[in-house]
Amino acid sequence: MPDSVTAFAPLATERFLLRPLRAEDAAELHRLVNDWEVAKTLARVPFPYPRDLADEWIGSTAERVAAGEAYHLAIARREDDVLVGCVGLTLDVAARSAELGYWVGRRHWGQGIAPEAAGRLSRWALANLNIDRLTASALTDNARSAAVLTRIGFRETGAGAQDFLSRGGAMPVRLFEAGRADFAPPPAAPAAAPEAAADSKPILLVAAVGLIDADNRVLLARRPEGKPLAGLWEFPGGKVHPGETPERALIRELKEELGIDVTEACLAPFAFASHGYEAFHLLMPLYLCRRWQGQVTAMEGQTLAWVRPMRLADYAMPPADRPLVALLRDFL
Ligand SMILES: Nc1nc2c([nH]c(=O)n2[C@@H]2O[C@H](COP(=O)(O)OP(=O)(O)OP(=O)(O)O)[C@@H](O)[C@H]2O)c(=O)[nH]1
Repeated sequence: MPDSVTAFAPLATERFLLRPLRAEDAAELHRLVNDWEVAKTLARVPFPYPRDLADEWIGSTAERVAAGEAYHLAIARREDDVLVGCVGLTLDVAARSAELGYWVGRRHWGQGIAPEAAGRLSRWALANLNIDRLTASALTDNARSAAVLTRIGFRETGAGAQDFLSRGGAMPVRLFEAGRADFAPPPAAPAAAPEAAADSKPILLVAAVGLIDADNRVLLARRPEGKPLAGLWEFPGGKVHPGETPERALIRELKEELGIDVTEACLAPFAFASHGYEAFHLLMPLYLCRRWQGQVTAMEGQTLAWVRPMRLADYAMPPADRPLVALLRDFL
C-alpha cells in the first residue's frame, strides 16, 4: 500500500509551506527553539538546546520521512521561505494513529500560524496515511495550545502525565483526539424530496463499479483531502444526476475520473449498499466491469490501487462498503 511518501511534496497553506527541514534551517531553528518560552511547552526538547542538536534533529527527520515513520516539517513563509516554526506527526502504525506536535517561534506568535499549519497537516494525514485517528496533548498550563487543537477540530478526551525533557520530569497534560469526522466538511446531501417526512433523511443514489483487471484485481480509489471521508478507499463512481440512469452516471464518472470508456453492456449489476449516514441515506448499486477502452488514469490526481480480493480488507473503506467487500471477496 502507498503508505509512505519518500519524496515529500510540500503542503501549502494560505501563508506558509510545510516542507521538509533542510540543513540550512539549523541556525534559525536553534535560535527559535532555544527559548525557554517555547522549549518549556515541548516534551522532547531539552533546554538549553545545544546548537548541534539542531543539525542532528534535521538529519533524522529526513530519514524518518523516507521511512514513513514521522513527518516533522518546517513551517516556512511562502514569500521568503523564512522558518517560523515546526509541525510534525509521529506514526503508530499498529494503532493506525499519529501524534501531532507543533511549535512557533516567539517572535511569530499571535498570527494564527499554529492552527493554520497543524490543521493542514492533520487533514493531509487523514487523507494520505493509513491512519484513522490523530492524537495530541497540551500541558495543563498551556491554554493557548489547547485552544489551537480545539480550533482545528480536536476533541478533549481526558488528562494524563507526560515526561518533559525541558522540565526535567513528568508534567500533567490534557489529551486530545481527532478522526475523519472531526475534520470533514459537512457531507454533501441532496435536497430532501418534497414527499419525505420532516424527520427522514434524503436518499442519495450513487452508482459504483468494481473494475476487475486480467489478474482478477479490483480497482480502489482513495478519497482526496477536502472531501467527506477523505483518505478512505472506495469503488469508483459517483452521484446519479437527475434524469440519469445509474449506468449512464457510471459511464460519465468513469470517463471523468479514470479516462476510460465503458459501455452499458459491460456493466453487470452485482449487489447494492443501503446505509444510513448522518445527513443522508446512501443507496448504492455496485456493478462489476471487466472490459473497458483506454488506460485507467487518475484524471483527478486521486491515488489508485489494484487490489487482490484477499487484500481488500487491508484498505479502510466507508462503512457502507463493508458488506460489499465481503460479497466481492467471496465472488472473485
Ligand atoms: N463512489 C463511491 N462513493 C461511495 C462509496 N461508498 C460510500 O459510502 N460512498 C459515498 O457516496 C457518495 C459519493 O458521492 P460522490 O463521490 O459523487 O461525491 P462526493 O461526496 O465525493 O463529492 P462531489 O459531489 O464533490 O464529487 C459520498 O458520500 C461517498 O462517501 C464507494 O465505494 N464509491
